[in-house]
Amino acid sequence: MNRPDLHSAFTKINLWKQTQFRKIVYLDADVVAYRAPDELFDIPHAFSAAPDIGWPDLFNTGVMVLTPNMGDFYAMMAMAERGISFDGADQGLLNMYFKNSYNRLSFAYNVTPSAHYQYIPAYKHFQSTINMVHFIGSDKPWAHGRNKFTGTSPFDEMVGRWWAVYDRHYRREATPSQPSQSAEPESPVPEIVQYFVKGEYQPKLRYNVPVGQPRHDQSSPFHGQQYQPPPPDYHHPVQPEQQYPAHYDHYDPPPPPEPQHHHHHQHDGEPHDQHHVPQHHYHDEQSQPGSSIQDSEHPAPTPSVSFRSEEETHTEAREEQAPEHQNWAPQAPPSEPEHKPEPYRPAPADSWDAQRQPPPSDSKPEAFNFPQTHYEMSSDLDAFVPPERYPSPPKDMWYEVPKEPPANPREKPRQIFPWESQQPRATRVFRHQEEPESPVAAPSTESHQETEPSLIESTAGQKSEPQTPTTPTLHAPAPVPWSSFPRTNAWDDVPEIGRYVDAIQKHRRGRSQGAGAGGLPELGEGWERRGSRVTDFPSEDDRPSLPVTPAPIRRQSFWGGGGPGLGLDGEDDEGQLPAAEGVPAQSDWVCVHGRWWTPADCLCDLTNILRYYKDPVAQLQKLAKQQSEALLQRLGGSGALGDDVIGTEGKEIPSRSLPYGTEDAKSPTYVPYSPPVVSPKPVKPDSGSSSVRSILEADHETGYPPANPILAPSYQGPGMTFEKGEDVATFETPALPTDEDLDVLQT
Ligand SMILES: O=c1ccn([C@@H]2O[C@H](COP(=O)(O)OP(=O)(O)O[C@H]3O[C@H](CO)[C@@H](O)[C@H](O)[C@H]3O)[C@@H](O)[C@H]2O)c(=O)[nH]1
Ligand SMILES: [Mn+2]
Repeated sequence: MNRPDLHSAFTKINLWKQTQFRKIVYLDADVVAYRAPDELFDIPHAFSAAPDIGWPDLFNTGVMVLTPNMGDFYAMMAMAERGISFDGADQGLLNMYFKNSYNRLSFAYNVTPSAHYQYIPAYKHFQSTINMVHFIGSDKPWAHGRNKFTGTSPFDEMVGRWWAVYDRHYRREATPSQPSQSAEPESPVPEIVQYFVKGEYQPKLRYNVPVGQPRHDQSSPFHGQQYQPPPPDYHHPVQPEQQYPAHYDHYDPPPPPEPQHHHHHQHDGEPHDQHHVPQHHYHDEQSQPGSSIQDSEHPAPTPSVSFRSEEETHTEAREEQAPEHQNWAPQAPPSEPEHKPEPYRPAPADSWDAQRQPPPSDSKPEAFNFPQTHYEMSSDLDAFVPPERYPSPPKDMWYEVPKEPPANPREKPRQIFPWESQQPRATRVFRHQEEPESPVAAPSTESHQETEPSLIESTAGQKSEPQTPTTPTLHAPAPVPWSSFPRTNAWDDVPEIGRYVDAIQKHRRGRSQGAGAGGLPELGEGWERRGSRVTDFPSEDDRPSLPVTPAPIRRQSFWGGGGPGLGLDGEDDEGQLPAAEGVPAQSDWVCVHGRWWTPADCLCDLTNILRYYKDPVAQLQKLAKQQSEALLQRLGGSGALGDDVIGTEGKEIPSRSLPYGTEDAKSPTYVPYSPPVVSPKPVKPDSGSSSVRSILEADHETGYPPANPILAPSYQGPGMTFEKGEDVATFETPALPTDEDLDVLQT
């Protein structure tokens, strides 16, 4: 606010420390009371104040009713030390501290003058109710003298009330008087008040005490001090370092001026301020030339106190007209006389050459506005006394959890985004969202649960001991007619494509010398290429990407039954979750090589065999044999096929070394892994292509594949991992599901 005079306003915080009082009614020093507001002491609230006229949401801190307590005191001290105040003074701080808890007093307890257009009618209407008037701002009544506001405006009237109070207590007799020798001394008037009231200070007349003599006026702040000439009127231009005459009893007079007899006789047109030495004139309207104790013609030895002649007073008065509203604010120093040697003046800021000149005098310091915090080690030897109470926390800083759940949790949330209106219907439904009329209701799983345990189910904890893996487990409970899968592509018969592919193949063959690196496989002996259908032979990249997340499998909760929302309600609540559209039913998935495959993938492999082997059946038999042998090898068998061997081992745990100490540890979600490749029954050589057909042609009644298909999803053989030139199935230890897989599976 550019009001350095408010530097001590933070001392108002000390009010809260005055706990010897039950209640304090605080008034600013610029408040004049029209009547004694005693009733304020009866306010029960801890803190009351009246609205501020500048911003009525705020309260003005010139009139406050408060209950002292150390908790508020310490809290506000902490804020003050951290510089928390939006106006840099107490009003900003107190408004932040009592923001939500102050009790509003009537404006009649803190009427602040205003020029607002509504103010005058309101003033006229309410003036009889005014309890106290507060002269906010720098226009204090005492800054202007008693003759300044003598009109009839509200402000004039209020200023008049102030002067009435002043005169009752502080007005001095107009005529100089000798110190009373009578038995009843007149009540002394503390002159310090007059000193700060413009036009009221008359030092020399009341106390006829020679300079340098001790004073004996008990009421005077100068009591017992050596009498010193008082400082100039406070409204006199002062140097910045003199602007807070806080220690007026230690006031050091300015250096004595040179004897300046010529000063009062400037009739020669000489500049007034020639040979200017700081002069301090004590303007006394009542003083009569020649009647003062120190005549200007006979200057006192030291210090010199001179009184102005009438003529000079007028001159001075003219000079003083500009600083009409001067208060204690810093003033610019008197302008330098012209003839004085020019002090060095650096270049103005805009043309400053930093390499040659010092910074311009009017430049601001760098980082001028940086906040400054000064820390000091505490030298306080007293033990810390905690405050009686700390400020209560703000009342609205937590989230109130609704006591009642929302009326209908299944209710669709309110639409927020525009596209929600055309939202496609979700096809994957979770247990507790299931709607009876859901078109994607879970297919019944009764049948295949009663038959063999599927590999998937074997991971469900309940059936963690896999049954004898005797048969290929190509469950296909979903009534998907396998024959409906297309085996050709629409573009297979487009001759242009055929020619194009041929050309590419020739080109590649020429380049890669049949290495097959990235190219299409050469069809060597034993292969019959049926046209140039590139799609007959999908490469890894060409194959449609597999859905990677099978539908969630049902598993028993680790905690024994799930809570609501988990969809794991325990044993009785059977039923599979419906799968999303386009994703095969969960029982159709098989895990091979740690990846999940669908029957369609298997079929794709099988189709390849049928297409590219001259004798697919023989090839299938060969593969089956290889796999059997591989399995037997793995089981430690001799390689002979036999039912006695099959099934002795159900668990397949990779022979990987586990970290030390974890050998026996099992995760609660651990599920023994069952190898996907189970022992296929040897295909009878004469069964021929009918066996193959039996795989491919589903039972038309049930939609299921034949109960005992020959071929497992034999991904050990040519298939998804097929590479050209590879016709021997290599056994691969299936890896345990990775953590990521488990995460997916457990969700
Ligand atoms: O050197 C000083 C200056 C101020 N005060 C006290 O502090 C009060 C506030 O100063 P004042 O000049 O009255 O301020 P206002 O012009 O009234 O300014 C407003 O802003 C101030 C700072 O926030 C608040 O203290 C006031 O209540 C509010 O009315 C004064 O009344 C005095 O009681 C001193 O004691 N010594
Ligand atoms: Mn004030």
